[in-house]
Formats: sequence, structure tokens, C-alpha cells
Amino acid sequence: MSEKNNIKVAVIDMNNGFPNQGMRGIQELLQSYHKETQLNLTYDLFDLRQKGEIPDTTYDIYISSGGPGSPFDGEGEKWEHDFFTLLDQIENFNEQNEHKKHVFLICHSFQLACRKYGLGNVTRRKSNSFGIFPISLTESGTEEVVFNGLHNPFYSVDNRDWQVVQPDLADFKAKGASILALEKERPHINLERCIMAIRFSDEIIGTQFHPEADPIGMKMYLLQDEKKTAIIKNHGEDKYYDMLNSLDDPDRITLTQSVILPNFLNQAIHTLQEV
Ligand SMILES: NC(=O)CC[C@H](N)C(=O)O
Repeated sequence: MSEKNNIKVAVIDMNNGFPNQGMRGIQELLQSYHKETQLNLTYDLFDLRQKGEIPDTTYDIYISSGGPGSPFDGEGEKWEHDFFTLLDQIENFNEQNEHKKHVFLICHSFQLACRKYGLGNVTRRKSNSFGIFPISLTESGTEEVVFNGLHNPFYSVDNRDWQVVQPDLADFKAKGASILALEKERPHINLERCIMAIRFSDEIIGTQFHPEADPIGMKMYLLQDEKKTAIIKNHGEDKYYDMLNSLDDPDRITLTQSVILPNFLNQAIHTLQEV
């Protein structure tokens, strides 16, 4: 067994310069993971949409963030081309090497990957979805190592105007991808439940929700008048206060935050160190 003594993580910032809680969330997770495991792990940030920064292929692990706007905004743009090329390079590398590179795609990055791989249809929602919602694991989701430790349903933060729907399951299978989680059931609403997580390949996984979200960031959002009014309008006052109170519940978003990205890092680092 060969031990890699420095694990390099690239964090791709898709926020296009907009204020967000995601980059803080991802960095804090990496810092606490580093502290807890005592592994020699370092990370670099790449401001892709705003500054055109793209990591090279010397990193072991890639985490790509959420971000604002339409997931079609980058069509034909250099930054999107660079992002898709990087995913191709990682796949090529993995085909030829035993120490595989792993990728985690969050929200906006997840939608871009669905476009790239032609999985489902990326469409605009009727209205914005913002809040803490239950998410259902599919059968593949209950067997997913990265989700090991979650309840079914589990709770996570949603913050988006777009969605991935209408999967062609035969096509998913042919491409080696599987749906891991679906939007909460809304029995009284006649709308398709969107896809909340996909395993794109053995090394690439993505979520529509925000596994990096923490109670601090979420509380800040929930207390904003605009968000409060929107949640009460869409879901009622009880749901709003339930979301706010759930921030202290260790079984809700804190569980999701403590399970998914750490499991992903464990898996990615484990495969780097075995062979
Ligand atoms: N938080 C996000 O990454 C949102 C993704 C995308 N911009 C949307 O609105 O759906």
C-alpha cells in the first residue's frame, strides 16, 4: 500500500462573485475534516465564472460549488468549456490510473453536469425553491456509501430556480449513472418530483441540494425579511417556524452536513491510499 502524503483538493467557485454561504461552508468542512483526521490535506480555490480560473489535473479531489443564475448562461463560454474539459480530463485520468480522482458537484455544478452528460432535462421551476426540505433516498440512494448515515427522508437546504426532471432511466443505466435522491413528495401538487442527487460514475457524484449548508448560514438567510415572506407565502407560517427551529436539531441539516461531504472525502482518500 502506498500512502499519499499530501492530499490536494480543488474547490471550484461557481458563485460568479455573488455573496454566498456555500464557499464558507465547503472551506469550513475541509478545515474541520483536516483537523479531525490529521491528514495532510490542502485546498486551493478557483473562481471559475468570475475570473476564469480552472484547476489543472494535479488535484486528487474536486468540489464544485453552487451558484446563481441560469445553468444555461455559460453555453458557448470559455469557462463552461474549461469546466466540461476538466471533467473529461478527470475521466480519462481515471480510466488510465489506479489512484482515482473524485469529484463532488453541488447545485449549479450538478445542473451543469446533467446538461453535459445529457441526463434528464434541466428546466426552470415555476417558482424559486428556498428552505429546509425533506429529501427521499431512492433504492440506489440507500445503498450509496456517501449517503451512509442519513435517514430516509433526510433534511437539506434547497436554494434554486432550476431543476432536473424527466430522466430516461434506460439512458441513465447505459451511461452508468444512477438517481440517488428525489424531491419531497407533494401529493396535492401535480408536478414531477425533481432529481436531488445523481451518481454520475464511480468517481463523480452530485447533489441538487446543499450538503455544505450549516445552521449559521441558514439562520442568516431565514431571518431575512424577503426569505421569511417567501417561505410563509409558499409553505405557511408553521413550516417557516419549523425550519427555523429545526436548525438546532442534530438530526436535520447538521446531520446532512456531517455525513455527506466527510463520507465523500473518506471514500476519495481511501481509494487514493489503497492499491
Ligand atoms: N444554489 C444554486 O446553485 C442554484 C443553482 C441554479 N442557479 C438555480 O437557480 O437553480
